[in-house]
Amino acid sequence: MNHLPFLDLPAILSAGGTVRLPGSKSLSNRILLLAALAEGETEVRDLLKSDDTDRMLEALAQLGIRVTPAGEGAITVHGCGGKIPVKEAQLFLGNAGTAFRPLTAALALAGGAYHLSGVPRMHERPIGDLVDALRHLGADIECLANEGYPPLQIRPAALNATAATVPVKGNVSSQFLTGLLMALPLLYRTVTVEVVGELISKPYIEITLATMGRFGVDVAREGWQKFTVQAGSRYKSPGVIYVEGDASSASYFLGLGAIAGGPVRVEGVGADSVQGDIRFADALAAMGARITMGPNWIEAAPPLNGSLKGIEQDCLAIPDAAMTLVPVAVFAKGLTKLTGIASWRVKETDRIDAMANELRKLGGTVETTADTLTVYPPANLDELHCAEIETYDDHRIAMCFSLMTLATPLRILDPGCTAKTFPNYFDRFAEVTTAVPVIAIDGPSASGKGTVTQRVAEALGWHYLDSGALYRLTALAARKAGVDWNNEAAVAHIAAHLPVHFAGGLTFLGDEAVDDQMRTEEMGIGASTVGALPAVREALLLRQRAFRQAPGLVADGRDMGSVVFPDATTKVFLTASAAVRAERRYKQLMEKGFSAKLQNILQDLEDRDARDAARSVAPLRQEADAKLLETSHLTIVQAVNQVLDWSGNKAS
Ligand SMILES: Nc1ncnc2c1ncn2[C@@H]1O[C@H](COP(=O)(O)OP(=O)(O)OP(=O)(O)O)[C@@H](O)[C@H]1O
Ligand SMILES: Nc1ccn([C@@H]2O[C@H](COP(=O)(O)O)[C@@H](O)[C@H]2O)c(=O)n1
Repeated sequence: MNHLPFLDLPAILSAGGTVRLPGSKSLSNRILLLAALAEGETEVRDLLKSDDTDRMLEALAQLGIRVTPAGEGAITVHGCGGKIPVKEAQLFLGNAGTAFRPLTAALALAGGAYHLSGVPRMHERPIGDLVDALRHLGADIECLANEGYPPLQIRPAALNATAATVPVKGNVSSQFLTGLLMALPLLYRTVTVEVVGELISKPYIEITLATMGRFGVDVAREGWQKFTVQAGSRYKSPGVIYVEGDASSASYFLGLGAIAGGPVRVEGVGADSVQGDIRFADALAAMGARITMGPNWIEAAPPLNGSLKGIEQDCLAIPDAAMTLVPVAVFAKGLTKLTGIASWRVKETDRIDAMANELRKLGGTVETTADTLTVYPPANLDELHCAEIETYDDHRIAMCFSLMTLATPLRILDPGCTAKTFPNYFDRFAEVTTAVPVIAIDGPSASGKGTVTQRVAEALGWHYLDSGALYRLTALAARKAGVDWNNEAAVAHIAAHLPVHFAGGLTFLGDEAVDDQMRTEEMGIGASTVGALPAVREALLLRQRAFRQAPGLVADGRDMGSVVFPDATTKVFLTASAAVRAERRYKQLMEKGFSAKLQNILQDLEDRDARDAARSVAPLRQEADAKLLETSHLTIVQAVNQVLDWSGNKAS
């Protein structure tokens, strides 16, 4: 999964079931750092295994903190009692804000020389407010490229022994306050942090204070303005500590439960959670979703009557989970306006722009300002269409857009980006969703696939895909453009940009109805020539998958069951003897008023089938999981009934 360039998600019909959540990223990285700074050994259970926790673990290892396996996925962190063993290190922290900010604070007070860097996006994410606060305490920190941004060089410094208070701004990221608070016990004296101006994402500070409390440090606070760490505060191992499930990751499944039938239950977070993002469930409830909660689980289902309704939601307290309201809002009645989301602009990517751009690609209507995003749901979900979703190396964009499959199939680019917090996300997603069913009918030329496929689709009231038409259209468009059928790059470009649409039973290339032109035997040969080119097949893949719309799809071609819809619910290999097929094609051409010679048709069919079967990509063959339908002695009706029977679906 991690290295796939894309993942095509089918449209889904519904969602329901239970998901066990991975550990919380916020808790995992806080616990790892505090366990490292504590006296004694801490056994950490249910730790999140992800890119961001890997960055933290790698950094701790470089700093001389021993971490050993403790069985069943648990680890033991051998704490250093506040004395970081390694005094000089170069740390690469990827795009992990929950590692970068707290480590900056802890290392700035640790008396060593540390170089901290990340991926290019991390170097665009501000850290100036934290650096200023640490400098106020006497830390020596240099911003190596741009003032206020990573990479950073920390040098040993005589810390200001008298500063009793330290100001920090909290309106860009609450991680600055978190980092500062977690580092202050390293000073061994009383220091009060004074928050200047507004503090965003307050629930994350609750997580910080609760986690520090588990490690024996109680922070005295006056509202959200002043936080005092007393002299003598020292981190002590709690012995064993469990990481709660990730409440932000829960949002995708709860959102799914609210829009797609449900109920969907998440296990690992619930009413007893310390994570503020469980309040996402309140936003869903405000939209009309039915939410139920136990101490360690939450369940979501759509309203009993009617649909979700749009809301205006202040997202300051749930910045990460709030992103999931964007796809949910598409399925509500009335607009949804998200406010208080300025912080989205300095996250893994500019999330306001990213969410808006990608939703627009699907046909959605979105308005944005500096700190708001408004979703206008379509009057009809059919207005939404398949597209490629850019994920900007941002796990949450990838996960959010999976919910849009309730309206349309889509392609997620770089799906491995979910590894930041939820490495197996798409597997869990598939487990709780029911994809739109597909009947795949493959076979050689003139076997009757198209006829049978069309009739099965009509009988079921499902969509129909004649994939051969796309190859024929590509060959025709190349011919019209004067491009040689063997020029792979040029033909693939044509295939990727085919201006095709279907209307009134006709096929249009641009403005021209081209049914007769593309149905000639010459274009059959052209189709099989361009169809042997891997880049052309790749270019037509998503276009074919886009046909997979509710309530179902019947698709005919050569590789429907093997490549395009490998998860098809029914796979049929439909054939007939070459002589019978040539006879059928001959009659078909005669009925349309074309002239043809039976012998030539037989020869063309055999040549075409041989070429289709011999090609290296998606060759024509009966796959092991496809049922053979030999129609030489069957009527069309018999063939149709057999397919319906195999599919287990009744004609509507
Ligand atoms: N079982 C059958 N008995 C008699 N005629 C049939 C049968 N199935 C299909 N036909 C006829 O055979 C002709 C060819 O069928 P069709 O165009 O559906 O084949 P195809 O496999 O889709 O061909 P191609 O691969 O070239 O698109 C049509 O005129 C159709 O009516
Ligand atoms: N899935 C498919 C469908 C078709 N082709 C190629 O196109 C040719 C024309 O197809 P018809 O079904 O319209 O006859 C066919 O001979 C194949 O070469 C394909 O490769 N994959």
